[in-house]
Amino acid sequence: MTTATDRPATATRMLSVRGLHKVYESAGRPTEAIRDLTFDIAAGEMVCIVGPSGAGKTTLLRCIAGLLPPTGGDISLEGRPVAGPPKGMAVVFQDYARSLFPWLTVAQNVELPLREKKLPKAERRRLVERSLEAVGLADVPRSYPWQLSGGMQQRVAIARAVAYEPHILMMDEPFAAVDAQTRADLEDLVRDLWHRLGITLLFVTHDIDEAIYLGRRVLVLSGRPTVIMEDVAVDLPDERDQLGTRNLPRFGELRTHVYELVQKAKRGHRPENEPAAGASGAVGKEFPA
Ligand SMILES: Nc1ncnc2c1ncn2[C@@H]1O[C@H](COP(=O)(O)OP(=O)(O)OP(=O)(O)O)[C@@H](O)[C@H]1O
Repeated sequence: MTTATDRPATATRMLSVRGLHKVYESAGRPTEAIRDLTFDIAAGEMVCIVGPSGAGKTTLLRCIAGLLPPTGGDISLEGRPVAGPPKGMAVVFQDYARSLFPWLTVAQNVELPLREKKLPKAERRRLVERSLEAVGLADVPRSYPWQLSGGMQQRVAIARAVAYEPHILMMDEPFAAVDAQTRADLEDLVRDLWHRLGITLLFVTHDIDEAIYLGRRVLVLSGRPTVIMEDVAVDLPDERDQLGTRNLPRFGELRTHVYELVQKAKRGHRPENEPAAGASGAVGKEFPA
């Protein structure tokens, strides 16, 4: 039986989250957003996170990105504790319109973090050209973001993250604001980049189908205060395509399983209150090799 916790012993650990706890204090009232999250992500993995609204997905990403101090627990990236924005990380947010600078061209937007990295001009130009090429925007470097469609703007944001050559790329509901067809194209773009660049990817989404289509694992979160409901192994073939993969019987089984977990989470079920259910990720039968 394939389970999400069956990691190859040799896999290098990229991200380690141990006992993460986060309580917000606002107007003297504490809000316990995250109770206890513990998981690892190996180098080169693609992991998706789903959970009910308000489960603390953005809070988790912000803690990992060093933008928010945890109340308790430890986060380390490539073996080093995260105490501020780590160097080898890039983040793509949902709101591309606010993450791009409207007064800068596409190429200048992509180049900006490379300037902050203090890379020489020739190297910056090479990385900008290569990443725009990779996202299919090689022909619009001198356009301004507001001259592009929403999907194209999100491609610029992805190109900017990729040009930075991160070891880990985190995406927080990056396709929530684009139409369904563009979304499918961007999903395939992300999988293609992940394959070609060998980066580690952590992807937050509300869309269960998207999580299964993209991920090798899906971490399903409980409602607040958050713990992990289940770490689901996506034992689908690595070659994926929008029609074939989504029509596989195994895709349907995984979708049903994750959907039921999220529904249970919404109804307030928590793993600590459930009878022991066997190994995490033990979803139906194993996919035939
Ligand atoms: N700055 C803050 N101050 C107080 N409470 C906060 C703050 N930010 C988030 N919260 C609370 O923490 C909980 C988790 O919020 P978070 O935005 O991380 O959830 P989410 O899973 O990303 O939500 P969604 O799926 O709706 O985007 C929510 O109850 C939210 O109201």
